[in-house]
Amino acid sequence: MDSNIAIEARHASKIYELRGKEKKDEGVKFYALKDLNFTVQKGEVVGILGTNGSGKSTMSIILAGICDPDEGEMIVNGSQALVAINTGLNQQLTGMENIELKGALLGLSKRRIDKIKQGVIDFAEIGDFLYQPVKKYSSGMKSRLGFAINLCLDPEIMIVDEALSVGDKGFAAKCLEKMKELRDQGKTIIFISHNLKQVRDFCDTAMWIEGGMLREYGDIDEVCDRYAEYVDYYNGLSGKEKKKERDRKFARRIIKNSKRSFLDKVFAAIRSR
Ligand SMILES: Nc1ncnc2c1ncn2[C@@H]1O[C@H](COP(=O)(O)OP(=O)(O)OP(=O)(O)O)[C@@H](O)[C@H]1O
Repeated sequence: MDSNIAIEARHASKIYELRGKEKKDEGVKFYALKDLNFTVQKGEVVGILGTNGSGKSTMSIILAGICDPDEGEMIVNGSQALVAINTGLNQQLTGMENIELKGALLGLSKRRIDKIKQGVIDFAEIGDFLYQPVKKYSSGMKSRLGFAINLCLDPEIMIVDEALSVGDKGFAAKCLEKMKELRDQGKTIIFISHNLKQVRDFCDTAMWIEGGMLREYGDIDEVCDRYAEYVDYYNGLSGKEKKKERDRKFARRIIKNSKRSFLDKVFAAIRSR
């Protein structure tokens, strides 16, 4: 792979299964992500846009190496860290123990782990809560800890999935400042957010994923404008029309299998609306 490339998706797809309504019903397999093809350059700051359920978080966990695509490839060239709400933190362990666990899993030296601990104490500003089990944290505190740990790991590729949407505005602003520093250092950043203004202000390019498929990828303002138009259009629909739009998108993701009678029922249900 070209050394200037940070991420390359080649026909990458992720398949999930939904259970039927009744236990006896067969499940439905569908594409959470379908045939993604794109290249992210090193040092690029990409905003990921898409309405609810479009596949953004699925992409973030694949990029972070938490799971693999079921079809195709997602090649990531560099160390990566994912900051997401609740992801990667063990609820039973304290904040400090979480740092030790993460460090041990990554094979870091005790010295490096101690450095990370100090960094987290300074950045997260959650005081003695670092010695409490994470299950006792508020969502904002979890976000602070998760962000601080991943930041201190100094990854080459930082993936931020809605992590700034919880907690207080002051901390979100501090994280954005820190991310700007990383951007200026030439790190690759993948920024997933429903906050279009933040994405517009912070990113160089935007990727719009809709219904599991890559709809647009390119200039930040152009993609944000078209995404905003789509969101306005969708919000202007009646409740019934919105459901029809969601069903239409979902039907395109279902993996057709003639043996699945439940699937036929799904299609019939969608057609009958
Ligand atoms: N573990 C799972 N098993 C089955 N389906 C899943 C699983 N995780 C996610 N999904 C489904 O996959 C699709 C994509 O989900 P994903 O969380 O990636 O969307 P998203 O764009 O991040 O949504 P949001 O903006 O609401 O957070 C959705 O239909 C979701 O219900």
